[in-house]
Amino acid sequence: MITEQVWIVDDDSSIRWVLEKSLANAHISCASFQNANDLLTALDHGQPDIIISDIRMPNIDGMELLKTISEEYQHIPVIIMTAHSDLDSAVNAYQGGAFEYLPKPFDIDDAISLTQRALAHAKEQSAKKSQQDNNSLSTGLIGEAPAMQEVFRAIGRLSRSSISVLINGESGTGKELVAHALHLHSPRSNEPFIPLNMAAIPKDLIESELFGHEKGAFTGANAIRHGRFEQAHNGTLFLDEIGDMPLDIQTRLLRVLSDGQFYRVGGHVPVKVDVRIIAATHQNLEEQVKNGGFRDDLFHRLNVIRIQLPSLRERKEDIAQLTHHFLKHAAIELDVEVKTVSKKAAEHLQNFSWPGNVRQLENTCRFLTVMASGQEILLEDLPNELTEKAEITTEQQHSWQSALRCWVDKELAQGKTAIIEQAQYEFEKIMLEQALAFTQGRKQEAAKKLGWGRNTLTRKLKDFEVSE
Ligand SMILES: Nc1ncnc2c1ncn2[C@@H]1O[C@H](COP(=O)(O)OP(=O)(O)OP(=O)(O)O)[C@@H](O)[C@H]1O
Repeated sequence: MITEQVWIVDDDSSIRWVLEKSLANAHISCASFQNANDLLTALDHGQPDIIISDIRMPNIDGMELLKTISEEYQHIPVIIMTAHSDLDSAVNAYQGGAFEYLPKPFDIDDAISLTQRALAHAKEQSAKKSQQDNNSLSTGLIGEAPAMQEVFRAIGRLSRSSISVLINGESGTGKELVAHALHLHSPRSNEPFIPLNMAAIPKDLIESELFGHEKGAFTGANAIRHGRFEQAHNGTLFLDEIGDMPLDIQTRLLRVLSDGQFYRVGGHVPVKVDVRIIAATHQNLEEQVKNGGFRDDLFHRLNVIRIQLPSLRERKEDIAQLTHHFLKHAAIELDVEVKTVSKKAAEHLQNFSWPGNVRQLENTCRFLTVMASGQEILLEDLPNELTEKAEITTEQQHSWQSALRCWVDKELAQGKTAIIEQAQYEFEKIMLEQALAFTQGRKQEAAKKLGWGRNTLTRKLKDFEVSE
């Protein structure tokens, strides 16, 4: 029985020799094999904490070995060694479940530190195993679509880190669910996950909500209050709708992130915290930075890793599964039998544009569980907002009015305000550009075609910065 912590497999004896020596120097016990077959046989009698494997080997190669390990010994992390020319294989290695890859030729120190990290990870994993069995994939995230698979991969890749993540996506796409999944699959999974929605709190309360307050800090502060930062200590603070955070709070947040401490409102003693920040927004933060609504330095601090969630209409292939999932949930919630969906109704759900994304589908399923009269959901059972929209799509598919309708729905679903202003700007700009193009730049003629006076046209040209 082989009891060494690290098993190395490589057909190149010099690589085995270098690794053996360096690991021994770092007081890490290891055993090496010249082919994957020998390693697999040894696995019948004992198990290492981690495996380091080459990719190109005769007979069973590294990828095949990785596949077997990830199927039968998922708990053993594998480090795959690859040459740069094999980058594709390396990317596949991640998808196949490898722990990390080590580009060849490697630096000894890098190899050792990677091995140490993998060993620490393996130890942590086994300590958490029983707890993880309960919540490992109980994140409830459904998604077969490639864009969702990408999200799951990101969650997997980030599972060892406490790095800041910025999640982008329309309202109802599952940003909070993904943030929670990131937390559950992180070294902080046993610590608190505290969500806070910036858009849902009145602006003047945000500060004390986040940082708490001392007794007597302001009228009505009758007792000391621990803010969300303190509650999230050692865990994760999920800041939803971060784009709505007032500028002065952004400044405070930035300071906590760099100092690791803050003062409660009205307090003089610093409170130390270790909090991972996951932020989310449906807005374009880069735009906000440009127009001064969001601090550039805070943006860069939060935007270390970006996860983009697809809208539901961009992952139509998931609609059927999600529908079934939500119908089942609603049935349990309401203690009734699960409804099925007729072919026509299913087609309709599939083709709908879902401006409110997964949340809207979830609500629709709840509605249908209560309102549909039969066991099977028919087209007629679907709520009006779904069918009216569909009529527009089929009847006026190519009209600009229907495109405008969709745009309005989308903006409203994303919680935007004052949208007429933006629409009007775009509308007039497009009219002007097209008229100028039609008259080959003759302004007076364009003004006439549009029904504007010459002065109006000149003013608009300036407003829109249209090149003449
Ligand atoms: N992939 C998914 N699988 C299963 N349920 C999902 C999925 N995505 C979202 N949901 C469900 O849809 C609802 C909305 O998700 P969530 O609150 O995470 O969205 P959000 O993007 O944070 O929305 P908002 O920006 O409006 O806060 C939740 O009930 C969530 O459980």
